[in-house]
Amino acid sequence: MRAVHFGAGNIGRGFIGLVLSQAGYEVVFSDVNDLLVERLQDKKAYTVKLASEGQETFTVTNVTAINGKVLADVAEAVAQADLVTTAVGVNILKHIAPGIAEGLKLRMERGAAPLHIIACENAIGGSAQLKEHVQSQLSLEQQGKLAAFAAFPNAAVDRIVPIQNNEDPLEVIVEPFYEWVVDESQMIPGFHRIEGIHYVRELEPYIERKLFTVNTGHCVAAYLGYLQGFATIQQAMANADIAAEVQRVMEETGALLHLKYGFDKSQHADYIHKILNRFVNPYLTDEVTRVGRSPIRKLSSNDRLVRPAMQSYERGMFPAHLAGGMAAAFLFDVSDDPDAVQIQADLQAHGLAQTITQYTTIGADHPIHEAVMKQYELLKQASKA
Ligand SMILES: NC(=O)c1ccc[n+]([C@@H]2O[C@H](COP(=O)([O-])OP(=O)(O)OC[C@H]3O[C@@H](n4cnc5c(N)ncnc54)[C@H](O)[C@@H]3O)[C@@H](O)[C@H]2O)c1
Ligand SMILES: O=P(O)(O)OC[C@@H](O)[C@@H](O)[C@H](O)[C@H](O)CO
Repeated sequence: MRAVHFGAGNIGRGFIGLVLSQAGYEVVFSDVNDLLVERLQDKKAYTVKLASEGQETFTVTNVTAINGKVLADVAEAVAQADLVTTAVGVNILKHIAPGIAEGLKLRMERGAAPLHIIACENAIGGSAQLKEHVQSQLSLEQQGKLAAFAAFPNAAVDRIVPIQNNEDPLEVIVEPFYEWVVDESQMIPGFHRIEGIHYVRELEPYIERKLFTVNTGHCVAAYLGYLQGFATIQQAMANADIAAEVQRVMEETGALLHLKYGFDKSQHADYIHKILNRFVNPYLTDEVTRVGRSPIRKLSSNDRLVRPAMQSYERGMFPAHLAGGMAAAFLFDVSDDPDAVQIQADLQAHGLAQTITQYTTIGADHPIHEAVMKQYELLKQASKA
């Protein structure tokens, strides 16, 4: 069995590659980082170390890589794959779609078996988004055949993998916790169940619970931490005010998740408690610039701040802490983050009110917009003090 995994980065090597290799797959990474590709081709193995007292270490074997810039190689790898997974970033999915589409065309010509393609990104409907990009590369006739040749089940993945600074560039240090949930209702016959994946018939509660708790809390820790001059999430969470605000924002989304899906309150409180402990793991060093990265994506209407805020408001709750998180995101002024640079340029050019609407789609007359404006000014003053 061979899996082609797009993105040999932190989550690709530290989570998906590890699980697939342990499940008996040969893992072929496709990446555009030449050094990473050459190193994987040369070593055919790498190490994953747990960020815990025992530092348990796994050697991931039976791996190799192809260069994602060579379309013909990507297409051939997809044509020969038994499974395709991705962890490249949701905004990169459109760039890997042409190679996947070419591979699927080869499979159609060759009458190959149906292929499952699972996007493991932090996004609602990541695989569905990838499917749309792939479809746009196919003729109408090929689009008509697609359902018989490929399925794109959505997924939720959870494991904190910081940016790595190890001597061995292939080694990855990861937190012990992991969760990989896949929507089995979107699968077609021929899928081999993989140990380590939790299959569910309805993914939305899982992806929203994960994105609105882990990722909402995480980005609030990052944005508030950044404003107070902390370099890492661990340092930010050691500040009692930031830790309390992170907990409050998770409780705010928790109230929504309880109303929307009926999650048990005490079980959800345990879930939050565990996540807060994961954020303070002393064996991890996770930079606020990684966790806050791509604020345009994080401020978009379907992501971890605006989506739960609007859903809470629609259900009669006022998401004051999510509004504070959005305000802090607009103050994330990191010069090597292109999204942050763009937001700061728009704030300068168009002012706060228009920029909030531009990125969040929340109209200027909406009470949440007003709350973001107020919180922005308060946070700005406090960060100058
Ligand atoms: N790191 C985490 O804690 C974590 C946890 C859960 C989910 N995720 C999600 O996983 C995805 C990847 O995150 P990451 O932290 O591993 O990022 P990363 O930057 O470490 O890895 C992304 C990899 O994709 C590669 N890439 C970029 N363009 C490509 C292309 N066209 N073809 C093939 N490869 C390409 C990059 O070179 C890089 O190696 C994101 O969607 C992220 O939200 C991350
Ligand atoms: O990857 P992003 O940019 O969507 O979010 C940053 C972090 O919150 C994220 O990578 C978490 O570490 C991860 O989602 C934990 O499962």
